[in-house]
Amino acid sequence: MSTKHLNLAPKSVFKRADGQPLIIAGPCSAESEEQMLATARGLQSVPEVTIFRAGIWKPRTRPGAFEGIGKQGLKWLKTVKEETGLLTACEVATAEHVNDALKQGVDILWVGARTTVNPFSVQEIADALEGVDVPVLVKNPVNPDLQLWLGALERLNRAGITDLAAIHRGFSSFDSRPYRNHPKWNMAYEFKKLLPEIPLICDPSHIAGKRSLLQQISQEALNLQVDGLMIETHCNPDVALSDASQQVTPEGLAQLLASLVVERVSLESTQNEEELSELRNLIDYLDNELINVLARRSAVAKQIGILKKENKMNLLQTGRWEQVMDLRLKAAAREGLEEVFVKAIFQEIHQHSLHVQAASEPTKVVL
Ligand SMILES: C=C(O[C@@H]1C=C(C(=O)O)C=C[C@H]1O)C(=O)O
Repeated sequence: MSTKHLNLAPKSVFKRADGQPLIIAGPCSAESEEQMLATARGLQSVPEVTIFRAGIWKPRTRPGAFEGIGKQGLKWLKTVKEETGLLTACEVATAEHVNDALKQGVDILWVGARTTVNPFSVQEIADALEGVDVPVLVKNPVNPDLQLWLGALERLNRAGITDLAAIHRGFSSFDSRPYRNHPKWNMAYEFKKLLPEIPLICDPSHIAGKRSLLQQISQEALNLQVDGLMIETHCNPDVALSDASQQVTPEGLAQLLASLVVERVSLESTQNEEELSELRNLIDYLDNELINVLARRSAVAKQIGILKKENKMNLLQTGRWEQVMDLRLKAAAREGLEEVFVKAIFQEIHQHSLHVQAASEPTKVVL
């Protein structure tokens, strides 16, 4: 998979000429003209912000929640642009949204995560954009599927959209704690590796789901050298009609941005090259130890599987498994290791144990 077949504009609105991260900010939802203008005016004192975002139509998980102000919000976006000079952006999910947004002069459109999953919807948007010159951002699909993400970018590109970027907003999962949407940083990493020409913007607000995690997630994204951040910002977040707990004030955004470190120099070029190389040798040694231990554990699980089979026992033993997890998490806590990290690893290990045990059963039917 590569983007060589994509026809991309040589210059992108999503890549800053000075190499600094692009900052997109604005409320989760447009609620009123006052709220939009108060937020936009606040953002005028945050010079890093160049694009103002606002949701006009909101796809909500459950019915009954605020589903967006609709078309009239587009007029407010126009006023924001006239008053502040900021570029404006909103989400589109249907051909009608595209036509309405373009009619009101919205500068940038984005395709949401729930739309990216559906090729019919993406195609409808692409068809509505045929012959239009507008930059478009594509959020990752809710499920971690790079092909689906790329497919949406391809559909838009075939319709003639050449200024494209992607937004990493995390992935839905049954247990994504402490996040709202699990970042699965390896997906962002793979995206950058496979599609290096497409700017990647991180959306820490939807990954975090709460203000307290925004700084850490933004920094982790910058460490991955993303091209920008999209951060939900509201003049009065606590009374926001959607996503109240994850939005920050313009002042909060300024503080957050000031706290972030943008590193663009490769470590190899520093004076500590020798020290770095020694430490990497140590990592190589420890990783080999880990592999050895995993292989030995796997062999023991297989032996247990054979015993179970001889005794007609279930492979999954929930009592034992809960005890294993509990003991490992306690041990990890004593070592100062993060619970989410260790839990995820042991969940994988457990799945693998069950897989190895199932594979050790000689009763397989060959089809
Ligand atoms: C290895 C076993 O089988 C399964 C795998 C476990 C593990 O990998 O620790 C624990 C419980 C079982 O669900 C076992 O029963 O002990």
